[in-house]
Amino acid sequence: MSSHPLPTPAQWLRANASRGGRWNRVIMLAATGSTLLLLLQAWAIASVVYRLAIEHAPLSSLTLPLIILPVAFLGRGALAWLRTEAGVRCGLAIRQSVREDVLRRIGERGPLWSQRQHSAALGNQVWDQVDALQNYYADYRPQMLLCGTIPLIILCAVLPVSWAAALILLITGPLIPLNMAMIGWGAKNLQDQQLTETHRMSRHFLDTLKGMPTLRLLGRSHQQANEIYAVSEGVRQRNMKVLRLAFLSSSALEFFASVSIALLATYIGFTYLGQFDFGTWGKGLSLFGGLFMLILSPEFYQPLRDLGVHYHAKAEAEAAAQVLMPLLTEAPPSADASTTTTKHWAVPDTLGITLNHVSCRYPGQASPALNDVSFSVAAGETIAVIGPSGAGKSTLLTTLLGFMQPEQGTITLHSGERLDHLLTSEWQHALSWVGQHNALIPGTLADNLTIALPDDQPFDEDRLWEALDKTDLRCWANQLPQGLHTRIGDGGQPVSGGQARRIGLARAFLRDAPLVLLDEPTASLDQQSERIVNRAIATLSKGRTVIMLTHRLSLLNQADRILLLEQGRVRAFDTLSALSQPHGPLANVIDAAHADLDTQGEPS
Ligand SMILES: Nc1ncnc2c1ncn2[C@@H]1O[C@H](COP(=O)(O)OP(=O)(O)OP(=O)(O)O)[C@@H](O)[C@H]1O
Repeated sequence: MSSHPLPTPAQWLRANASRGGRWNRVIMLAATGSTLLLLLQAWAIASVVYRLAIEHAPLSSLTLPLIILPVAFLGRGALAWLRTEAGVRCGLAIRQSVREDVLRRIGERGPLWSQRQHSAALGNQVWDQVDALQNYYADYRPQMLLCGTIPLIILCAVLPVSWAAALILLITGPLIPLNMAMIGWGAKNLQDQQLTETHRMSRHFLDTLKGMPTLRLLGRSHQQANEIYAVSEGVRQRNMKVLRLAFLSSSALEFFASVSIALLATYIGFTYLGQFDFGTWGKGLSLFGGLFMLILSPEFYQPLRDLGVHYHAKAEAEAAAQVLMPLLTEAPPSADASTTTTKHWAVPDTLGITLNHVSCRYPGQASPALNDVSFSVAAGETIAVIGPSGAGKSTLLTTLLGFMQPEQGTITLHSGERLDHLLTSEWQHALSWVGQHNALIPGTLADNLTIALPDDQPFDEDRLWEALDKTDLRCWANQLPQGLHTRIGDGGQPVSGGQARRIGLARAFLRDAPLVLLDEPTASLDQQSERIVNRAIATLSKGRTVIMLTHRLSLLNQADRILLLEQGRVRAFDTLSALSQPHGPLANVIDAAHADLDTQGEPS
């Protein structure tokens, strides 16, 4: 668990800029090159005008500035393109890298954690929030860096001509970022409100979409349409407020920049009129010098004005960083605390496991979710884990899956290894996991089965059919238009909840791991599907160690022993008949479980 305080969003965004790699340097080089070409361009224009107007020089003597002019013009165009392109690629590289991290962190937290998250919120983190970083890295951050370099280069070019003009630039320049910062403070609040409202709308919309059949049946779809209208109206109003402020801030920026340029022009004009006689190092101001400075002055303020244009990208990225940071910077409870003393652990054929005074705590929680839990499961034994909601059942499974490390106690295999001495990835080779919602990957039935096979095992159609036999899926698979090679799930043949559950079990057969972990494998199935799944579990448990969370009586009957958890502690660990003894300390709990199973069969 990390004890470091979370960085601020701005710090986090800065720290992640290095993910853009060489594109950051390309942006800086292109912008600096463009500024140097601008100096050349200003020099060429001022020279041409001065020599034609004052010295009446023939055109033939102006070859150099006349060549430099179009070259500088085209060069600046090319460098502007390069800068934009590098900005986009920099943003893309950073987004890709952050997105990979987000997905890795979600993976590290395990399937039980993901199931508890709101799918809209997870999707929003993976896509929308990461995408919101694009404009910050592509536009705002490069612009921020250029605000430091371009005005400085221009200032250095103006200073030898007139220190007074350089002073005007130096004093008026900071007015623009100052004004921006003042507006930015107000904008941040509005942006935060707008983002919260947008997230609320996306969650609300997804929930309504999911519940649409139920709402239609209850005749409530009309009411929901009104609610969606109200939520989107809230988003519209917030958007308009942010836009109003954005327009106001850009007008204010233009105003300050125009006033500053006018100030410089006034100084130059009065110097020409002889009213001012200072600030030119005693040399006076030539037409060349005045023109040179006037051409450069808008460019002095331009980076600061552009920064104002991109200011909303900063607010957007900081709000996104606030959502992403907890996931990316807090160590997941699953952090691999392995001391990895065992290299290339060979998965054993059978596996017994002992938990010795194990306590697990979620980050930031006062009380542990598992508290001094000790029990031992023999190789080949089937254990059912029961307990009221919040008892720690899922936490136990998450810990056994290797997605959470105990803060105290040890988990030891009967072959002698300690779990924290194994690499999590190696330990997970010894496991099969079947949850309530088995994810179907986009692809064929065969694709969906073979993902369970270890990497070194070749595709073997007979093995797939064998697994389908054991889960009573052969008939269904035979009826599919292209059999095993039929696309299933999204965009393919529909798969019922029961079939998806059996595909999960077929994967467990194919994986052939010695330890099988099941999370409510029969929850929300009809009786027929439940019978089929129970049969498959009975076959699966032969020769394997099975630990399953369940409240179904039929599955409790299949278990050798039952582990009853309460408030993170082991309350009892015995056979069903022993626990069900009348007057026994757990008789009431078991009776309640019986009633629960027989009536609704839903997990607590
Ligand atoms: N991600 C989490 N962060 C903080 N606390 C958590 C988290 N997940 C679970 N908890 C807490 O840990 C304790 C054990 O939760 P757990 O999910 O293991 O219980 P459970 O027996 O599986 O409950 P249920 O049957 O309702 O799923 C509870 O007090 C719960 O609030």
